[in-house]
Amino acid sequence: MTDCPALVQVFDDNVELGKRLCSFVKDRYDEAVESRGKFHIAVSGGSLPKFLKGLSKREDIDWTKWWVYFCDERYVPNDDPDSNYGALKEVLLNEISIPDPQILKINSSIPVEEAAREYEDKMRELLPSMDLDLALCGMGPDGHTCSLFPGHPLLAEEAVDIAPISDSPKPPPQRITMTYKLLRKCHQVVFVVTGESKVPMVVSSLHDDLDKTTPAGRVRPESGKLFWFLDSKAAAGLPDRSDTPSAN
Ligand SMILES: O=C1O[C@H](COP(=O)(O)O)[C@@H](O)[C@H](O)[C@H]1O
Repeated sequence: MTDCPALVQVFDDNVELGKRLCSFVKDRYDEAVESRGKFHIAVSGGSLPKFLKGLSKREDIDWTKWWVYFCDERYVPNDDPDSNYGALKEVLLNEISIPDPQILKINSSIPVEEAAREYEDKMRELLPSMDLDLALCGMGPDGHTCSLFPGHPLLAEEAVDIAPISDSPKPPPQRITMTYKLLRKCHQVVFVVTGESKVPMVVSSLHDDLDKTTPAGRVRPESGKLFWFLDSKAAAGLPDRSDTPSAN
């Protein structure tokens, strides 16, 4: 067994998954505010932002206590259709009132290497310990998470917390991404994975052996908790997990 086994939760459909994810995020926000007065969360792009829509209706959240980062970001202007920030803005940020300086966006007007360095420097100013309360990760059908792709040299990057990539196999090719160095420091990580195209990589990702798993499966918070929220389609290749502990 690993030192950080994943707690797997399977939901009948995306509506149930979204509801549970929103209340899970709210609980982590409560805990973080209780312990350090602030909530630092990182969000992925792709299919993930839409599951957070329900948060906008909550009246029990003080948005001024939120600091938002991106697990990875495409090297495009913030109003580009490919922007992960843009996707989150459309479903959530437009509806709530997080102060703009507390949402850390990429600067795509400088070279991508500098953009990654600047993102890391600014993140360190906002969160010196670089320990996110919560990272919400997705996984592509190839097993990638953030912009950490199978077989890519970035999987071994240990010098920096945020790295540039210029040859992403999934467009757009230029991006910045959190590395394992940073992901290991998270207090909690939740993978949100849905749809039948993800079945083989869900099975591989939950393999205990780090050498045999996918880029997503290699995310193991050092002293935090790891959750996988799946819909029943994505979970179709897993054995019956009715005894899995619940995500509290
Ligand atoms: O390119 C990306 O893909 C992954 C997975 O996306 P999904 O649509 O299959 O959920 C996403 O987590 C990442 O943030 C994004 O940049």
